[in-house]
Amino acid sequence: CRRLTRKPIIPLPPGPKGLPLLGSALDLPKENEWLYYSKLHKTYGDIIHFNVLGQSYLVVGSLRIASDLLEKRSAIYSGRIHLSFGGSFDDWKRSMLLQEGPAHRGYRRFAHKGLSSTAVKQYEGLQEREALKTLQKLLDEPEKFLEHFKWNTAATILLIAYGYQVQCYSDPFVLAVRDVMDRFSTFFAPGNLLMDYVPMIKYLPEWLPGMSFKKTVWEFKVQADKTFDDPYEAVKKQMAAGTAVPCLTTQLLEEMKSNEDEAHITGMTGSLFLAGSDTSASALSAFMMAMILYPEVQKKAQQEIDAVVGADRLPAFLDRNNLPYVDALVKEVLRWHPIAPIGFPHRLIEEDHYEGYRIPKDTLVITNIWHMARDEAAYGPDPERFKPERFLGSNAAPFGYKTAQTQEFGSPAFGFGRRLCPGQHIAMSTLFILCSNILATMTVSPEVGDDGSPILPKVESTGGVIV
Ligand code: HEM
Repeated sequence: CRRLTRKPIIPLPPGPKGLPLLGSALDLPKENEWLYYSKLHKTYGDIIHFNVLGQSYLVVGSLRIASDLLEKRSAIYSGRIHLSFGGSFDDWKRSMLLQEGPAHRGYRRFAHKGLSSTAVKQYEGLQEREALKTLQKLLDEPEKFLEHFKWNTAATILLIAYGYQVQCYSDPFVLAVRDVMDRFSTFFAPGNLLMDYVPMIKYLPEWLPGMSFKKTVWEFKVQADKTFDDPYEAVKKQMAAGTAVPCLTTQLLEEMKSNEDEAHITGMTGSLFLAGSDTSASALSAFMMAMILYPEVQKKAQQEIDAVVGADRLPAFLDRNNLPYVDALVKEVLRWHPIAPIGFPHRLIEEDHYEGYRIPKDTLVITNIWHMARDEAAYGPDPERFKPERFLGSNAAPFGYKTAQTQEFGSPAFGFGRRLCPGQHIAMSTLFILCSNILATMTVSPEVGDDGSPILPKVESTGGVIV
């Protein structure tokens, strides 16, 4: 009789069982996790569950499942990981990336004001001018291309958020954000989060062997606070003196209703500055790689620009709709080499059931964007090949399942649901204007060895959240 009334046990999604207590802790790689998860997808399918020291993880490897869970059920799949780093990080939640609940909604509302698809049109003139400066820098010192891209993206976001014009490479705001982002990318790799699973670590002093990371976390917080506060305080001073340049911060401060709003404004603009500086620069470096390895694609894009824009002026935003091959090329850069290959984990805030499986409350959901972007049913055969044609005419990928993201940008590179990247439109504009201007004025080619033969670069990624 008891057997008849007992609730059926709903299984967890398939996945590696790992060791007792440790779970899969020892299997997780420190770098290129997306390749490891892709291997697991081959064995277990597009939804994988495992645990690390009791923390439940779900890895999603298909657009369909990502849309079902992170878009259609976004009300419960939009939490974030609670980072503690052994207690050192508990009080630091200023970044939009880590915010949850009403504070997160406040940040997103403000971000939408400045970065929606309509709002970003006001920055097109500014982006065209910044692109010109970058072209000059590329001509002067081509080997430092990544530096020039980082300068461009940081300068653009500083102008948009704070009306601040960067003057030199050693600009204090740019140096500070560079430092924070370098630390951030290595910090948040899943392998480094293990310390949060050992509660006792919280009570150990930083001078003990093995505890030096606590000092590193503290230094990170000090630097990160500077990137949030310094440019913001500068704008406030300029407003008081009547010299402020109109920008997102001045707009939001003028509309501000309460003191709470002010914390949201600093948090949101600081988050844009942090998240907007290295990301598009990284995508631009993937563009350079693609142009070196696929000269026939480069030539085709240049022919399109020559035919549409001519040789007397540079491509501008008014040409965007008439350059479908360049548009497809930019989408292919984000598909071919997603710069955030596993996004940033979403936290499930209550238990859920999906396709006969139980997904426990507080599961961290990892989106294997890299794997989704290699789905042949969506993007056609030979996914490692750089091929803008995937996004052209009746072939416009994804052929299979469409998420809100893939309908607009072709690939899931900007993430999902309520955590979708708020900088997506500005990033697409940056990529369009820089890629089209570079293609119109120069040819990207490989280094040449002493014997005159080209030295082709290997397609490899650095580790971290943004690669
Ligand atoms: C090619 C460029 C970029 C790519 C591929 C990219 C990708 C992403 C991804 C995958 C996420 C996580 C989404 C999720 O959790 O589902 C994200 C979040 C975020 N991105 Fe971007 N991003 C780019 C550029 C930018 C820019 C230029 C900005 C700012 C102007 C920006 C601001 C942010 C912020 C603030 C978040 C956190 C959103 C939240 O948690 O609510 N990103 N981005």
